[in-house]
Amino acid sequence: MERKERRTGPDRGEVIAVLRRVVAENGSDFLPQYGLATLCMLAIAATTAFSAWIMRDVVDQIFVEERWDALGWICASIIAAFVIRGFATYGQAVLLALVGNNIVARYQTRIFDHLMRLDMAYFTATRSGQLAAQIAQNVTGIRDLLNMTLAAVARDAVSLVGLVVVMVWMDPLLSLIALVIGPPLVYAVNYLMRRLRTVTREAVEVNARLLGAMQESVQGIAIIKAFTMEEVLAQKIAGLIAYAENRSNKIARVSERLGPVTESLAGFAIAAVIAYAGWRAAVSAEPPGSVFAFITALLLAYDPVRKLARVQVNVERALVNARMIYEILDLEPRQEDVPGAKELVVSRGDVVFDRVRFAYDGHRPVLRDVSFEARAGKTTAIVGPSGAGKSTLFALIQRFYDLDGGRITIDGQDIALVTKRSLRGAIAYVSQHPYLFEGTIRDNIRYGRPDATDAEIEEAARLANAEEFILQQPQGYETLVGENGVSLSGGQRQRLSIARAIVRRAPILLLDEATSALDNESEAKVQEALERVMKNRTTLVIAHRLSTVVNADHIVVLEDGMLVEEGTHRTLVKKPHGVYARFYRMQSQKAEDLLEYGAGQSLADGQGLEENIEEKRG
Ligand SMILES: Nc1ncnc2c1ncn2[C@@H]1O[C@H](COP(=O)(O)OP(=O)(O)OP(=O)(O)O)[C@@H](O)[C@H]1O
Repeated sequence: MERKERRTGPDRGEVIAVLRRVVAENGSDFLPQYGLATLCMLAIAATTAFSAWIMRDVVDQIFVEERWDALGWICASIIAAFVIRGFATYGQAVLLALVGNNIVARYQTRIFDHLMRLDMAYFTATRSGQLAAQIAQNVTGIRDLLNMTLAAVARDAVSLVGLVVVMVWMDPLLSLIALVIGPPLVYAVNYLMRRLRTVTREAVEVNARLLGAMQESVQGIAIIKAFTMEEVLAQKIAGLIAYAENRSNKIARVSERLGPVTESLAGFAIAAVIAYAGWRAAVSAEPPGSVFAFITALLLAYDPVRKLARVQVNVERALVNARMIYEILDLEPRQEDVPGAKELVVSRGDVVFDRVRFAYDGHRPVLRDVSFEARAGKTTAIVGPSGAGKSTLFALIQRFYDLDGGRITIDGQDIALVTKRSLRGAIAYVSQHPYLFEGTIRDNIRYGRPDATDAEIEEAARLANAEEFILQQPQGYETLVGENGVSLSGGQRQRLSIARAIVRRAPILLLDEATSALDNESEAKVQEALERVMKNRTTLVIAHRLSTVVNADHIVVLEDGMLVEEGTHRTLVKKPHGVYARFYRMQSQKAEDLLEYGAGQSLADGQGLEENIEEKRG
């Protein structure tokens, strides 16, 4: 399905559709709570209407007829009305808050689950900080939408109807005068709502960009400081801040325009009623109770009218938020399992690329008819210059993207036809930049396989040469790592990620060798750990070290998305004009030169493989 293009403002039909959807997806689960909240709101409406109604008896019976016996029941009923109103207000507020919080939690869960299902293409095209900020801003919109709509209908609209009934009952003619303000008010509200739609969306988007940019700046703080980018970034952020402030001011100015409109219209209505009632009192001898009750009802009606007008505006804003949430929830994951997909069964672990073609954008090919076999239990090294498509091969084996042509099989099973879960369960991936999640060292290793026992985790750490440094940490395996935890060195992180791969017990290993040089001792430990994990597994390694390539069982040379050579080190170096042989000669020469000048072992070991291939091409 094509992803929807962003539009600036929803039209009315769409707005109603979103509202319907929010109600359909949530309303029925909270019927008892909403029912009770509605009862509370009806009680508020009834007691409000009653307090206007009783004014006639207060004036006529107590002040005009001086019936002191009525004083008792009138006062008692006023107290009762206000006490009921107090409890009902409390009840509805608490009920709506509880339901609202639950709705927020439900949407957060839904969004997270959905994000986890979305394909890699979505995440490469989306900025993480911005996404998080947008979700945080919008998710409360859905809660507000339901609560505000309910409050508007059950409390304010019913209160208003009750008060209008009292007004008409007490004095139909005065009611007509007062209700004249209705049409201009409705017109003003509609006008403001239209203006608000676009500006609300802009405000959410700019705030998300701003928060996202701030988060990214914090994440990249080392680079910012190293390149003294502080000022440039501060200027960029200042621009966003100014725009966000401008949008918020615009929202305030537009939505607060409602205040003067409602206040002025109400002033006219009340003044007109008082003027006419005053004139009528002067020319007729009617008891004044009804007029007092009418004026009380009119004054009391002002509050629900004001709230109803405002709720329209606020609902409009909440709808924009809700719509943005649904834009995420409606994104179709592009790589669902095919219907009836089987579990991948790995018996040996042979991985075969068969005329694989792929382009990220559907046009510019990144891999062209790539065919090779990574044999079971053996190590296949993939070499090639930067941008040749090595990482893309890895992404495709894990089915992060679907192929444009050809197929990839594991033990004869097309990976496009098996479940993604079983496919990825058969693969352990050790990345060049090991990622540590917020949590303990033990948790981080356990992400390899959630049901791994503590003993298995410790065994994996030993095999990965990680145990020694883990035990030196303040809380050993329970030491917190990740953003706010203990900082680990590059080599230590790599060994933890190797332990994670060992715990996974997967028959296929994808290894993206680190390009950044570690010190010799750390390098040796990582290397030793890798050799252990590679043993008896089908290993595909994006090789950056000459020793890895030389020792590999099979070498695949990629260039510009094409497989240009393959074989073992022995066969490939024998082809005098071959790409690999030239690269190797150059690499060895370089290593010798470097040794002559006393350069470090890791460089002599073959760092800079890609650069050499690039040189060869040049
Ligand atoms: N997510 C993506 N969307 C679009 N194009 C991409 C994406 N990832 C990589 N590419 C492009 O695909 C080509 C191959 O990239 P790939 O990362 O596979 O190369 P590589 O050989 O692994 O390079 P390196 O060694 O520098 O990591 C490059 O031209 C790159 O610009």
